[in-house]
Amino acid sequence: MSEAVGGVLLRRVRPYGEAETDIRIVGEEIAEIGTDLPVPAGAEVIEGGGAVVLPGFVDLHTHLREPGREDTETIATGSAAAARGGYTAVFAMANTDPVADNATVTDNVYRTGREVGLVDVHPVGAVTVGLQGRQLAEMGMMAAGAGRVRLFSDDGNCVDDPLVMRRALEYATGLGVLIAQHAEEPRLTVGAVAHEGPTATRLGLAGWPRAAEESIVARDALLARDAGARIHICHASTAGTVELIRWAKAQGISITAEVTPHHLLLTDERLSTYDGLNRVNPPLREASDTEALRSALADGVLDCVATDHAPHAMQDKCCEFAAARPGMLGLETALPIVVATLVAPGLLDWRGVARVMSERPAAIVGLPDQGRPIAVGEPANLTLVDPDRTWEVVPEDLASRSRNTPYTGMTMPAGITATLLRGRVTQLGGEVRW
Ligand SMILES: NC(=O)N[C@@H](CC(=O)O)C(=O)O
Ligand SMILES: [Zn+2]
Repeated sequence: MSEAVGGVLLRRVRPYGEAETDIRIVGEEIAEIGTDLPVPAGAEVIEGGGAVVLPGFVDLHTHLREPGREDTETIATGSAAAARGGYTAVFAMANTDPVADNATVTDNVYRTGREVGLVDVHPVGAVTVGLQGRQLAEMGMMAAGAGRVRLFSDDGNCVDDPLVMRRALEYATGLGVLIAQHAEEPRLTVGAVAHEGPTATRLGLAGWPRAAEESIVARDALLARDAGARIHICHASTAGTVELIRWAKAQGISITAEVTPHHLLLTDERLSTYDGLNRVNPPLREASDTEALRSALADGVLDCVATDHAPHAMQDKCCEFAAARPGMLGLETALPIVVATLVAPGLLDWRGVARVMSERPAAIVGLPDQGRPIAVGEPANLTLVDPDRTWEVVPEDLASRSRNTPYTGMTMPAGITATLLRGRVTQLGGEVRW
């Protein structure tokens, strides 16, 4: 976990895609920014070649599967995938086995993440015991533990009982922590595997209506308003959710929302092959939804990108579509998809990418040392992006222990060339430095 003696010199990089400069890092901090800096004795020099440098990315929604399904991902392999994707902090969801509904589990996730040291792993605590939606978990104990849990979610499940959700919001407000809701009214999604629409009808797949998500988003906005609480919406997937969040924000309700790379890029038309790799919750929607999600991210109605990185064993994905487990990998392909869907069409510039990938997610959960400006004296949590490096997604090349990417064979329009966590190079050219 030690940084190179003499620090690191990033040569010819472009902060936020702007003018080329050098960045000198000493210890954990940015020590100097300027052109043609001399190479300090013993420093590692990284030739940027004009690469864009951004604050390290922060993912509010990662499934690391440890404890319980270490055959599909571990905190170590997931951290490596995160480093390769340009991330310096990830929030590890609570739907593990055992569930992270107590401080023993959340503290362990935190400690293991520290030992691995590639990315800051923040445990997410469950809102309810066993993700069952009935009894509130000991959120206070988890918040006060070594893992200092600041984000709580039953993700995978929705906290669907409105009274439980109301109590959870009140409790969270008292603790100064945030609840992230997987918005799904379960009585509208019984047996559902695909977006409810013409494609599902044609393919004979049971449909998941937009209203299953939107009704919970609307309800939770009102519950948060009445409790004076903050609420975060996981993986927003519909144009209607965008309109509800726009309305709630206009009312002064403290609501924030994330969108996944796959909901920005993919639509349910991909389901025609019945390939289980395309099954995900919430389901891939229609082009009118992806368009609304893209512009909402650009105009700030949606706050940030979160991967919902969801590793699964191939035997659980390569079966009949309806039997495939929902979820897809996301950490190593997130930035290129943001480039393809937002930067290339001119909806976001690199400052905007820094906002949705780093600054906003860090602010939402109140991380003091992430999402910071690239400036002297700031922690050196940095990501180098080569905007001209195209690469093809080959599942076997990914650092994740799982292979369930829907992007196999696709050409990605940008590459992450290096990641630094508090001055330590965690990956260079895709090579992870354990
Ligand atoms: N998104 C998914 O389809 N699956 C997630 C759970 C979740 O994020 O809802 C998983 O844990 O596999
Ligand atoms: Zn979810």
